[in-house]
Formats: sequence, structure tokens, C-alpha cells
Amino acid sequence: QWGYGKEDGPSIWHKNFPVAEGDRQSPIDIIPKEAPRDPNLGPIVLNYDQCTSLNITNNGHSVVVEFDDTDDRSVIQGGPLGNPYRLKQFHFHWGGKGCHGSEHTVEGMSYASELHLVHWNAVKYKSFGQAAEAPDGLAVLGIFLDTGDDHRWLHMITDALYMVKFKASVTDFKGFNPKCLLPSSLHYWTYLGSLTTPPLHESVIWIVLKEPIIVSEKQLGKFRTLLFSGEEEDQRMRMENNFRPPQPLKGREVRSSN
Ligand SMILES: O=S(=O)(O)/C=C/c1cc(Br)ccc1O
Ligand SMILES: [Zn+2]
Repeated sequence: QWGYGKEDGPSIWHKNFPVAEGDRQSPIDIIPKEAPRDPNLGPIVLNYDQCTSLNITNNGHSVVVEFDDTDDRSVIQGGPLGNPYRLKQFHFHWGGKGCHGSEHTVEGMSYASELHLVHWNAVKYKSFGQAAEAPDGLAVLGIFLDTGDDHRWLHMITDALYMVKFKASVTDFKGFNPKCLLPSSLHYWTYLGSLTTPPLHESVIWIVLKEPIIVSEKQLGKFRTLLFSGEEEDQRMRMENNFRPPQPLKGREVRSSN
């Protein structure tokens, strides 16, 4: 019942989700010179080699690749994290033709798109749902997408998008390892924030990589062939501009890795 339009978009979400006006909302505008290096922040470590992707789905808000998170086969750890966090899914946010669509911005500059890899703290919590309501329950790795040449592996995803054009469509998507979507450097900014979509739970330790990956306009354009609407709906609404704008920092500190 929420979306990204005039009637149901980010400026309205607070009516059904009052935490939208909370003290640790995401995304934010990151100002590098106000994000001091913290020598205590070690490198993040991604163990995705045994990851098991299951399916790709259009949930009416984004395109999501879901993983088997019944054990610790694919985790993120290190950096600001006190435990290993299990990979549950990844999804994207993007703009319209010629418009940028990242959620985090860097000194007011937004990127073409942003990839979110969502992980949960299975050491402390019994389920994703329970973790999603805890202040240290989730860790989301954010990766900016900038435009340029074709990304050599993104076609694995864009070639499958025609199968999930409509909201609530899902198709098998096995054997995909998101390691192929990482930039060369894992240097990052980190801060305490929230989910950027309703229910907007303030349960996310954000880790935003400084280096974007490069994808082509053509590849991004394929994301825009997705629809917000279901197959039975007569109104065809192109899935684009599915991003929340930056939210007030409210005194939070953003730290930088070395
Ligand atoms: O855009 S994010 O903040 O990564 C939202 C992540 C998210 C992931 C799941 Br799984 C369920 C609800 C959500 O809102
Ligand atoms: Zn997201």
C-alpha cells in the first residue's frame, strides 16, 4: 500500500510508519570530510563463496535476488560488525531515463543507482523478522552504480528481468554469486540507520562502499522495463525512481574505514 508516487511516496510514508520521522533514518547525504577515519574500523570481510541464490522476484518496489539463509554459508563480518551477518537478499534502487536514482548521496551528488545487500544477525536473533526490529539486527552493504561501459556480469541479472516484469512474479535464479558485483576497493563509510523502505525499522548498520561499480545506460535501461504494477492491473506503471531521498542526520556520526 506504499510506493514511490505522489500519493503513496516517501513524503507520505510517515502516516502509516511514524518511525519515518525517527532519529536514525536512512538514506543520508554522506559528507566525506565530516566522516573521520576510525583506526578501530577494520576491513569488512565477505564470505560469499558458498552462497546459494534461490530466485529473483519483482516485489512491486524493486527486483530482489533471494538467498538460502538457513545457515552461515554466506556472511559479512568485520568492520563495524560485532558478529557475522547472514546474506538474505539483494536488490536495487534506480532513477528514470537520464535521472539518477541512488539513495545515499555524497556531498549532494547522487549516483545512477544503488545496490543493497541485506544481511541479518543470526548469532543474536532467531529470524530475519526479529533481527529487523533490533538496533543491531541488520547490516546492509550499499554499492553505488555509475554509468559507463557494460558491466561484465550484470547481464546475468538484466537478462532475467523479462521473466519478472510484473509485481509478484518470481523465477528460479540459482548459482549467482554477488561477489561479481563488488568494486575493487572495499573502503567504506559506516553509520547507524534504517531500512529505506517501509517498515523503515531503525535496525541497520549501514556499510556504504566508496568506490562505485560501472554499468552501462543500456543495462540500467533494462531495470526500467520492470513494472510496479501486477499483470492483472490495467494501469502499467514503469518501475523507476524507486529511491527514498536523504533523511536528517540528527547528530549521528558517519565514520570512514582506513
Ligand atoms: O532498501 S533496504 O533498506 O535495504 C530494505 C530492505 C528490506 C529487506 C527486507 Br528482506 C525486507 C524489507 C526491507 O525493507
Ligand atoms: Zn534498498
